[in-house]
Amino acid sequence: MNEANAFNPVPVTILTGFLGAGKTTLLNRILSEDHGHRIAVIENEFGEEGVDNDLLIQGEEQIVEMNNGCICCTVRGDLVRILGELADKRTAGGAEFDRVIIETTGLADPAPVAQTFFADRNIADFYTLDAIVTVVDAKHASNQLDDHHEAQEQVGFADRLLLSKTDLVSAEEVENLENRLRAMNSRAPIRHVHFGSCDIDEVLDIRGFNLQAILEVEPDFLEDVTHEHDDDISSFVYRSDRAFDAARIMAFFDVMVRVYGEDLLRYKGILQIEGQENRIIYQGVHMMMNADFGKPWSADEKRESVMVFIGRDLPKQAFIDAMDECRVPAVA
Ligand SMILES: Nc1nc2c(ncn2[C@@H]2O[C@H](COP(=O)(O)OP(=O)(O)OP(=O)(O)O)[C@@H](O)[C@H]2O)c(=O)[nH]1
Repeated sequence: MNEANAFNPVPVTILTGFLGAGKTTLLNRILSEDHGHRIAVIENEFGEEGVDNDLLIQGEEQIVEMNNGCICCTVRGDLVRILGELADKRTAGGAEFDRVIIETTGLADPAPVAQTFFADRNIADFYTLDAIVTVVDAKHASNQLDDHHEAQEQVGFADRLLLSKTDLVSAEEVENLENRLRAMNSRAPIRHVHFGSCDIDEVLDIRGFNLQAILEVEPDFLEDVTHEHDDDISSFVYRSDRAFDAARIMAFFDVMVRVYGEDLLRYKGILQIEGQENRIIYQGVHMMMNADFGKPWSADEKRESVMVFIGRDLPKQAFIDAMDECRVPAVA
């Protein structure tokens, strides 16, 4: 393995995109492909609880989770620390990776994350920012871009735009969206990705990040940016160790998306369903939801359902009470 230093730094890709755009799907695809790259992944999630680790296929890679806040504001110090620790481990021979992917939360502004690679001397010496790659959800992007400045920042800062879920919309909608994206960011080539499938060369080693170009668009880039999230968005977690009745919980989700679909930006979790030996992964964005089989529960582990909801003014207690009602009766 080459020694990383200022002349041979480790390339870093910032993978961003609004809530539910398809970042984890793409990352899973990359991690499961035989491309010869050794990748360390840093994962950040919005909300108090992370479920992405369970959604990510674990291989040989180094995967570090950051769950206690959003990477672009409260946990930037954590990012510097984690990058430093990974660098030390690699130098000491304890970690074999030749590149890093940082998956940000769907609400992250990529600018402060990118700044880390210029602001901190030790980080700047060891790593180089290869590119900001933004996944754009073809089904939901136009509303997200209208409503959320985070979605606009993610497009504006991208060195590459990957359009997901084009299977869910018409060719005309794709074309209109591409025109809008080009008007917002003419620097970034646009590619399509279908359930994370795309050429790895479109994501890694694209040497897309150009500080000069960014400074032209955003002269204050290297200043400390103050940054705020849309404050009407919040998250909460439901958890229970009692299994759900399949029919009842699915009926609840049906009603939930019909009534709250507009305000439900993202929901995802692992469910324990009675009579089911596998975890059920249930997730969605607005009204589009899907369920899938996850890993089987092992005999010695505590079975627990954990579900994260991110949305606008969601009635937390009503959701929790309704989900409680969908559980099988407690054993006396
Ligand atoms: N139809 C369709 N669905 C997709 C595609 N890519 C991803 N999805 C689905 O979109 C949902 C969200 O995908 P994720 O990869 O978890 O999205 P994410 O950006 O990691 O989500 P957060 O980290 O929660 O912001 C999942 O149900 C995926 O199966 C695609 O190309 N087409």
